[in-house]
Amino acid sequence: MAAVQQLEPMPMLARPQSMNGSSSFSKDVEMDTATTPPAQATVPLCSEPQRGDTRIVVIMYGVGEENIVGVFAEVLGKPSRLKTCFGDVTQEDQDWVIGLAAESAMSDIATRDRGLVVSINAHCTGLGMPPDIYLSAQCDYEFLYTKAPFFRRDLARFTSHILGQICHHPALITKPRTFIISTTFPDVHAALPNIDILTVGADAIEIRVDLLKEPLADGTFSEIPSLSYVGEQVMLLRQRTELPIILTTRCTKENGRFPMDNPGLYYDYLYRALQWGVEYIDVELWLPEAIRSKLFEQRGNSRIMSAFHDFSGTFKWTSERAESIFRESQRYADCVKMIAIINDHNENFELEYFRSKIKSTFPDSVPLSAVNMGETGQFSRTLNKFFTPITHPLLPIIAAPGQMSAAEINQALALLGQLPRKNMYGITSPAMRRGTPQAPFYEKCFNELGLPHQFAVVEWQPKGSGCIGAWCNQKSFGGAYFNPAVSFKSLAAHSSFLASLNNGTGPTVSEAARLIGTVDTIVVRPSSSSAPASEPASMPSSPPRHKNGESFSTLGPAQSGLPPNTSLVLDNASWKGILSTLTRDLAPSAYFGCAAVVLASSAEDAASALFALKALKVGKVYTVGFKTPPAFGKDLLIEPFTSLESIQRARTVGANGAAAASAGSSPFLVVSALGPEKSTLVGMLVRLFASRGAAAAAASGGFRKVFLDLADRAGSRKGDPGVIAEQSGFAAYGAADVTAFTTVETLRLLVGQNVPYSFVRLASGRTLF
Ligand SMILES: O=C1C[C@@](O)(C(=O)O)C[C@@H](O)[C@@H]1O
Repeated sequence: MAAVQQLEPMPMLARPQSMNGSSSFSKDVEMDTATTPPAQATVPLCSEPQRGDTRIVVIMYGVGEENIVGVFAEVLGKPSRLKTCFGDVTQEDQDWVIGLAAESAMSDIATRDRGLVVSINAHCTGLGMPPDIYLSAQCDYEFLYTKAPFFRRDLARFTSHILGQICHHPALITKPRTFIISTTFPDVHAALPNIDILTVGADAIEIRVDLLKEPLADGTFSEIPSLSYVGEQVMLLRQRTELPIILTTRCTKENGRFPMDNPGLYYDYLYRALQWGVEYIDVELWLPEAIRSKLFEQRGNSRIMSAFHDFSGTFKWTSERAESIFRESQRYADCVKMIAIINDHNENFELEYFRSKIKSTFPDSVPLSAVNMGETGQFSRTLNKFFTPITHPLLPIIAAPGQMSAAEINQALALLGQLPRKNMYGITSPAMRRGTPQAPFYEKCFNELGLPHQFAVVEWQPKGSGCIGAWCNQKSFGGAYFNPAVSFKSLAAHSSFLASLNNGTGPTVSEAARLIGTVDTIVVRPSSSSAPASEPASMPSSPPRHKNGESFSTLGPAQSGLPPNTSLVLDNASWKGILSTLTRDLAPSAYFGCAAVVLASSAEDAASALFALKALKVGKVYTVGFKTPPAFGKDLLIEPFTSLESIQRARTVGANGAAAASAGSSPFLVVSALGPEKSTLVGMLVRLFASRGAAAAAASGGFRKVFLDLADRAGSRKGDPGVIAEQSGFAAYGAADVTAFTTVETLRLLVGQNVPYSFVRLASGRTLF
């Protein structure tokens, strides 16, 4: 038994032309339907990739910077070519990324066909700041970058966002609780060394532009930071964090430093932030309607947070005015923020009444983030659920009186009985347990987040004290992950407790876990609201005692059973880990329609990767070593390699059956789930699918194909297919990347908290930066 780990007439940003939704996955899984549990689609925590804006991407580049065009093209998965001016770009360039020298693009950028092209001014800050002001004003978007180091991840994120391929907002508004870290640095450089730890628990990061201090040559600071300085600061921040950025220009009347005599100034900064691809801009309600509506119209794939602060001390949540402020705010916003100074603790309850009234009066309205300031208002900061602004001890100052950290809010919630202590488990096999000392990592996360939960690594046994029922069927069960993942059929077969759920039909299983066939996470959820609280559909009110589940876990007795108002969802987080790894340095469109090879010794080993490839709308999958479950065949074109001839054909034929688009060998992506003992075979196939020679690479626009190795190769790099892949011109990713991204997803599922990928890597002993 495992030991317990105790834890305490301005230019317009055109809207995307097409925003096609992705088709949902088939539910037709190859399994015994009699034992198929009810499927419940889980809330998407990271929205699935979309096709987004399909206009021709035109990159304007500075002197000597034409290489950036190829990098954009590679990130988007398209070839590139250079032209002279916008007038030269035609429908025939649809599948290309076009580069125009900034100098010559100026001639006709103002008269470009905005329905045909999306124009991006790519400016290397090393060439001097600001970029050409005419191009900045005229372009749709502006990408500021540094050459050394160059952050491809930043470029992938920028393009995925502006083209609408990845959008965070839908997932954020459905997450039960979200936090925004309000940074207050005069210079973002100071934040960078601690950014991983600063952002633990945050779902978005706010840059307070009015608090930035731009040094001047005479040793003083400019009254307000220039656009040029702000641009570089935003670039720096985005290079180092995956979090959506909220850009704020807080005015002097609302506890900020931006002067109020010229509202046009706010427009200039906020519009430029949209061009920089910032995910959210904070637009104060006092700004003239013309400015607010214009920004709303021009926001493209960014989102607007309307902001209202009242420091007078006379604001009343119960007043008519409060409601009319909300009504006005939501007109030009995707979310509304209302914040006031109060004098009496009871006003926190008035705010709660206001919150519920808004919900019932405007049921379809945008989400509201509303808190009170000062110590008296702190209670409201624990009750607000959407985008609660937080601070961190490592920040130089708090952004507003009474601000609390994520840890303080969680501790307060725990004290108030709103965040009860739960027992969480890492359920593992003896072999994996030795290899992955996960308990200290979870301990670190829970500590950092001020969560009261306890965590233990335990070993799964089909019967007795190590059986699933022993861990799950307890009052304070808070969820578990499995490492390695287990087949849910075998889970259900071995656990009379799981089989008894949902009135004997078995546990609820997410769509991903159902299709993939394996479970790596058990999530505890409140029962669906449709079920009466006293009579939950999923759980008998007094759980039956199971002959092999009556045991004590290492975290306490299991006798009390799951509370009646909760249900268990069996889920799979690993496919999201694969998806995040593949889209870290490339936009999703790099994979749309491409051909991939998946190597595995069983369908079970390949399934998470196949699910991720479906989400990425891959065109064709060649398989080696396993038989694909029929359900995957519905949305993916699958072809098993049966002979050398079939491999040879795949090397020369594109995903759609036409001759491969480039002289390089199709397919574009190779994913291997084969163990270290099959390294030689994997290495051989990787070589086979490498782009053939410099000429081929040049013809394919210098494309780097992608290799993902899902095998854990603990230490030994001998015969490592990842190394062979890199030598053969692939961008290679390994199990450590997938594990870290999967852990991020697991933490979101288990404790609803966002822990950055870089923190996970850091905590496991490796830094990425
Ligand atoms: O609007 C807000 C909320 C805030 O004022 C607070 O009260 O926590 C802090 C600001 O940085 C942020 O822009």
